[in-house]
Amino acid sequence: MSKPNVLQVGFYPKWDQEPLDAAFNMHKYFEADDKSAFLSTVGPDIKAIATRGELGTTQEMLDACPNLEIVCVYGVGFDAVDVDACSTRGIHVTNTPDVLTKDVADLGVTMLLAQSRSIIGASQWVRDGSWAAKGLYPLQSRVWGKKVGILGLGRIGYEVAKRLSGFDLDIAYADIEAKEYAPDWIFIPDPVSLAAHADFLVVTLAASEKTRHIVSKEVLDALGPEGSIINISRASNIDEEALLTALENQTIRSAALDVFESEPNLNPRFLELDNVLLQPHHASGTFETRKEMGKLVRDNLLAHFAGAPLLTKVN
Ligand SMILES: O=CC(=O)O
Repeated sequence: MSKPNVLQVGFYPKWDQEPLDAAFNMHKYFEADDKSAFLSTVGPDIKAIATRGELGTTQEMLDACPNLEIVCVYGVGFDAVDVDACSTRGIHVTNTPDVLTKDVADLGVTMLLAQSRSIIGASQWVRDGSWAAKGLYPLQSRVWGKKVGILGLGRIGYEVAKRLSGFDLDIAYADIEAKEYAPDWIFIPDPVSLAAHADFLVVTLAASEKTRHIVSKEVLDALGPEGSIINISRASNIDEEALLTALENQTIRSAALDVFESEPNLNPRFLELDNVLLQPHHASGTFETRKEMGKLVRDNLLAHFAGAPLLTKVN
C-alpha cells in the first residue's frame, strides 16, 4: 500500500522526522520557496497535516487540501487551527496534552522566581565585573508568603499552583467555575478581582476567541505597581499594547513572558525594558517532553490511517 501523503508545516527534530518519513510521504511546506505553488501541486494528494501549536494551519492550506482527513498538532494549544472549519468538513484535529503539562509548569515557576529575584541581571552583574567594581547587587523583593493568582486552573494551572504552594505562596485562581480538586485555594472568578488580590498573576489559560485580551488594561491596573505577570499560555490572552505601556510606565512591577503577539519577531519595545524577562516560547522544550509530543503526533496519524480510535482528539 502506498504511504499516506502528509503536509508538514514546520520543522521537527530528527528523532521525529525519521519515523515520520518511514511511515508517510512527508511534504515539507516550510522548505518550499513558493508556498502557494507548493500547495497547489501537493494539496489534492494531502490526507493529513502535521503542524506545530504556534504554526497551526492557514485557510490557504485547508482550501488547497480538499481530501484532508486529519490535522495533528504538535502542541497542546490548537488556537491556530480553525477547529470549527475542520469539524464542518469532517476533518479530525488532535493535539498533545498531558505529556507537556509539568514542563510548562516548571518553566512558569522558574520564570516567576527568576524574574522576582533578578537572576538574569544578577548573573550579568557577576559576569561584567560589576560585583567587584560596584559592590553589592541591588536588593530584590521576597517571593514566599506573597499571593499568586492563577488565571485558568486547568492541567497546567493546577501544576503551577501545586508547585507554588510548595514555595509558601497563597494560591487564588480564576476559572469558569470553582474546581473540586482545589479545595485549599481561593476561587476569585473575576480576572480584575484576581489581579487586585495577587502579587503575581500567572496566565495559564487555553487561548480562544473568548479569552482574547482577557488580561486587559483594567486587569493590569488592578495588578498594580507591586504586581508581576507571568505568561506561559498564548500572547493573545494579554492586550500586549496595554502590557507594554504598563511596563514602560511601571504601573506594574514586571513581566515574565514566553509568548508574544508576532513571535518570533517581537515588538522591539520589549527589548528596551529591563523589567521584563523574555523567553523564546519554549515551555515544553525538554528532550523528554518533545519526544513524547512527537510520538503522540505519530501515534495519532498511525491510528487514523489504521482506522483505530485517535489518542488525543480535539473535535
Ligand atoms: O505552545 C505550545 C503548545 O501549545 O504546546
